[in-house]
Amino acid sequence: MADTATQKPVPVTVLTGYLGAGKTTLLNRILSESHGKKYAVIVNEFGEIGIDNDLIVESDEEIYEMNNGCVCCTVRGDLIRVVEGLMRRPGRFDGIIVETTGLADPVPVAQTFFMDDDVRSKTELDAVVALVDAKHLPLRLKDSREAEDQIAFADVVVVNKTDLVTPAELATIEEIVRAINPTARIYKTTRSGVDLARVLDQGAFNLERALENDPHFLEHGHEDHVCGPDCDHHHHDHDHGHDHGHHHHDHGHDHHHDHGHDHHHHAAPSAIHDVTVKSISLRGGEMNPDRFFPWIQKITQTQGPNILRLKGIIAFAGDDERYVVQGVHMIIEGDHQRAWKEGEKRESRLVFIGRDLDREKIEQSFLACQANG
Ligand SMILES: Nc1nc2c(ncn2[C@@H]2O[C@H](COP(=O)(O)OP(=O)(O)OP(=O)(O)O)[C@@H](O)[C@H]2O)c(=O)[nH]1
Repeated sequence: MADTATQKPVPVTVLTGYLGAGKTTLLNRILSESHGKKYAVIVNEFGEIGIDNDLIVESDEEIYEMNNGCVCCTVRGDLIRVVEGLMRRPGRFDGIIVETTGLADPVPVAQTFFMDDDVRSKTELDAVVALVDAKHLPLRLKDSREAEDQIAFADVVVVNKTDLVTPAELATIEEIVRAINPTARIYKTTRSGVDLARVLDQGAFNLERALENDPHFLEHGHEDHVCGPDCDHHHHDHDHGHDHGHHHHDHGHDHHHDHGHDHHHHAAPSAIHDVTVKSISLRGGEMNPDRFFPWIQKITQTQGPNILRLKGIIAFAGDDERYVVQGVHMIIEGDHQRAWKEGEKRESRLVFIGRDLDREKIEQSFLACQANG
């Protein structure tokens, strides 16, 4: 029997990056490519109906889902429990990959691997890998501090979607990333096509740098951060003595970069906690493609700026295969994924994540695309 005390700590890779940056695309590559290693995957998603899990390729890996809530607080206990469960089976995994929601702050996720003694002794945070959407980064830096924090905290930054920008734009993006995070290794990719040897088993997480950024990094119960909008953090009775109304988000990202952006670090609290981002989860029956496609085109054209992310699995009447539709702002793509399985409910699910979205109107018009509607 394996002696757990002498087991090498299991490396943990944390995938971060804003909504739609390419995390799942990278995860799918990790799960599909033959590297002879076995990974346990932990995903945390935003939105009421679990779609992310359906977008991950089918593989032999074990996937643990943590729905509803952000890894940063309420789910942190879950994360510890899942990791502890995995650790009870030494030798089964070569590594653990945690995909965080695009709205999560990666700091508390990383902290988890230092907070709990048991987890700490058996795992080793290997690297925090941030995916960046090259096309939308400038926009993100204006409206979301999470996007910036994710880059600031990363050991490896993958600047993805280079196909959507010009070489000059890409060079600017790289400069911006460099200014936010002077030490990260940066790779430029399309379809998250980074060499996996540059992402996994890096031994890159730098505790010293984390402590430099945040002297309280290792302190238990340090939860002074901004949660994702689905997070019920505020409803909990934390006793760590700071006023949640002021989300001053002072976990130490005091990276003094001056790349000339309109930063909102310590601006008015309302600008910091992005409570304006909401998700709308829709469910319907089989859809008529002649109604659905014009509808989704129109909605992404007219509401595009407010749609941070959309993803869905659509059942088209008379179609044997599931159709996956995905979007970030006005860029939308869709493809057949796989055949519907025996006994699988042929329903259509669609999630919008964004600002100022009119749920009722969107829902009604979505349901009007149903084949029998
Ligand atoms: N044009 C282009 N699209 C890409 C690229 N990489 C990923 N995408 C597409 O961008 C969308 C989002 O990719 P995902 O990998 O699902 O992004 P994510 O970060 O996991 O998204 P969330 O889980 O919602 O935060 C999908 O439609 C991808 O097919 C790329 O390099 N270029």
